[in-house]
Order: sequence, then C-alpha cells, then structure tokens
Amino acid sequence: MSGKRKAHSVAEKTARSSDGGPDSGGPRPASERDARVVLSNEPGSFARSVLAERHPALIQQVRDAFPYGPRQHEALDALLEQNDNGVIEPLAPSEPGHEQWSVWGRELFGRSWFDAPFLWAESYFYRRLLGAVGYFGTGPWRGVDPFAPFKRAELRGTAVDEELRALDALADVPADERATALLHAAVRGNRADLGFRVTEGDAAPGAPSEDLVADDSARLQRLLPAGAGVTVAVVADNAGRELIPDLILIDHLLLHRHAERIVLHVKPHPYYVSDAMTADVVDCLRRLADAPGEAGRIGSRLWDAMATGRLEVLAHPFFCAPLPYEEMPGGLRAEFAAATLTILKGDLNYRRLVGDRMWAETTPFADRTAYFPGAVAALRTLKSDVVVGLEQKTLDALERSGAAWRTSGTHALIQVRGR
Ligand SMILES: O=P(O)(O)OC[C@H]1O[C@](O)(CO)[C@@H](O)[C@@H]1O
Repeated sequence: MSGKRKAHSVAEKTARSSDGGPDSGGPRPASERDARVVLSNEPGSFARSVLAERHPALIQQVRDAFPYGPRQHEALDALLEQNDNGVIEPLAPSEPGHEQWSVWGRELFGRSWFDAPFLWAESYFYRRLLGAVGYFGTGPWRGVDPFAPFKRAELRGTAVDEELRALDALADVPADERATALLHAAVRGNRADLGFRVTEGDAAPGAPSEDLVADDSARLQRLLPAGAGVTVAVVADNAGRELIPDLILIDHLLLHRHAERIVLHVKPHPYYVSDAMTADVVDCLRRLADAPGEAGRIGSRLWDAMATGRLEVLAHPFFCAPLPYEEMPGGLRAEFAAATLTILKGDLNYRRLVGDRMWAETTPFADRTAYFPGAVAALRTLKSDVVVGLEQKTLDALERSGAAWRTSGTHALIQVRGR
C-alpha cells in the first residue's frame, strides 16, 4: 500500500471527498478512498487557525525568548511574511536537508502555505523556524534549541513538584492499580503541550475532563503481562510534563518485568515546540533523580536502566519528516517489528499513525493501522480533527454535546491493535 501511495501526486493525495466537510462539522466520508487529506485552507477550520494564528504567535515567542542578532530577526521577519502572505520557498541549497525537502516539497513550492497538507506545512514551518534562528548553521547559535526556555520553565514549575510528590501516595498501592493510574497519567500528560498553549491559554494536565472516547487499556495490559521479558518501543511526544509520566510508566514496566527492555524514540531536533529530544530526556531524568521520595527512587532506577541498556534512547530522523508512519523507512520498520508493542504518544503521532485525513470516525483503528509492523497502541489527547475507531454511540453523544471535543484537548483515547 505504501508504494502505491507514494506514486500518487500531491494533487491526488489531497483530493477532496464528495462530502466536502471542511472540519469537524460535516459528515465524514463513508469509504476510505474518499477521506481527504487535511489542508489549512478552509476558512474556520482548526488547521487554518494553527497556520494563521499559532505560527505567527510562536515566531514572536521565540523572538522574545532570545537575544538574537539582526540576522535572526531578519530571517524571522521573512518567515512571518511568508507564512502570512507568501508562498512556500524551498530550502537554500546550502541548508542541511535541502535535497530531502526538495523531494518532499516538489509539488508544493510556489504555492500558498495554506494549500499544502496540514501535516507537511507544520513540519516545514518548524524546519524553517530552526533555519531562521541558526540552529543548523555554523555560527554560535548552532544547536541552540529555540524552545528550550519554555521547556525548562515548565520542568522547573511547581506543578511538576506536585505531580512528583503525588507518587509517594502511589508507592504502596497494588501493582495493577498503580499500572492503571500511571497509564492514565501518561495519557493525561499529553495535555501538557506547549504548542497547544501558544494560543489556547493554560490547557495543562490536572484540569478536569480527561474523557476517554475510546479505552482499550485492558487489551494493552493483556499484551504486556508481568514477566513477559519483551521489548517495548515508546515513541515519545512532548518533553517535560508529558515525558515525566512517560518515564514513570516506563519504570513501572521495567520494574514489574512487563518489559525487559524499552526503546524510547525521541526527535533528533526541536519540533512542534515541546517535542522531546535526548537533552530533554536527560533533563527529565535529572529532575526525577533529584526529587525526594518515590520520584527520586524512580529516577535512580531509570538512570541505572540507561546504564545497563534496559532503557535506550533513539532519535531517528524520520520522526521530524512530514510523512505518515505508513511511509516509514525500513530501519525504523524493523525496530518496531522487533518490539512486542509500540506505544505512540500524542496527537501528532496519532495523525501520522492513522494518516492525516478526515476519516469516518467509526473507521476501525485496526484497519487504519494494519500496515504497522507489530502491535501498536496510541495514547493521545485529541487536539486536531483526525480520529478513528469510535463507536457510533460515542460519536453521537460527543456530537450532541456541542463541545469542540476533537480539538480542545478535553478528550483523550487509548487505542490498541494487537499483532
Ligand atoms: O504534542 P501533540 O500531542 O503531538 O500535539 C501537537 C498538535 O499540536 C498542533 O500542532 C497544533 O494544535 C497539532 O497540529 C498537533 O497535532
């Protein structure tokens, strides 16, 4: 299927379905063939608001967070102008990734950002933002994460202190209850998304309303019985307040031998504001290890697990590619195939897993992920229009509620497909 997909032009890939619903409003297509790619050019759509509102706000936040020189300010001005009024320009031939992006963007350069697939446009925006601040350059700003101040502030915050203290109360509860609590904390952690907060106000975890629209947690637990001695892959999403509960869940899986080895996949460079890189894993491990009580014990166990190789961090370049997982390269496919279960965190990973299209919401999750090499679980807070695997009665109730349940971060899901 992926080979066939790749041969399609962007025009075919983005063809509209006959239902024409731009966003959450209209009925979704009945057939898979008709599900259209999410674009950002529909007035009033969520995708459009990300490009039109979040991206300019983000440029401003990054600009304010660093004492950049004239070169960076000019490049950020140019990116803002292009984002608002201009067309998509290719990377300069001297820029790292130029060749790769000229293939990925072949049919999109010269067009408006708003006409490109949403997934592509967001991904390229982050690549251009990093370019503008000199992240890939040869000068002194090379490798300086433009989102580090936001990630650091979050990690140092008192909310994290409270979340870590709460672990003391969990230390003595039976292992299966603890497992459920930690699983839900990892799902809820996905609400702590700094990108989401650029324009939404503080939508952090701890707020009420973690409403699961699908809950396959029992299936997930059956896939990882205690003592199984297997390898599990965890594809991380955000750093800080999301990665901390992810690491705590990882510790639980290792401690109770639900997994013998865990591979934690992170981004190779800054992405979608708060996405985790190796440096963020290190910061979170330090935060845990330096904490008193149970959090500190978890931190030192994880530190040891890194030393023995039971916990390994990988940063494959594909995680910053503007592509669905269906088009993952062979090496990464083999990694996932070797794992008994791959757990994908977050909204963006979900979009890439099922495909960033306006699927009928009741399309089975197992069908959309049949291509994935091995069992796969999605732990996600809903922050974009894409969703599959809902039961009709759940969907009806959500629609009747009148709430912006798809995009407001108030709802979450745990979906699992076995082998
Ligand atoms: O951090 P997460 O859960 O992947 O969420 C990122 C989400 O934020 C957005 O960039 C903007 O809301 C979405 O497009 C994206 O799916």
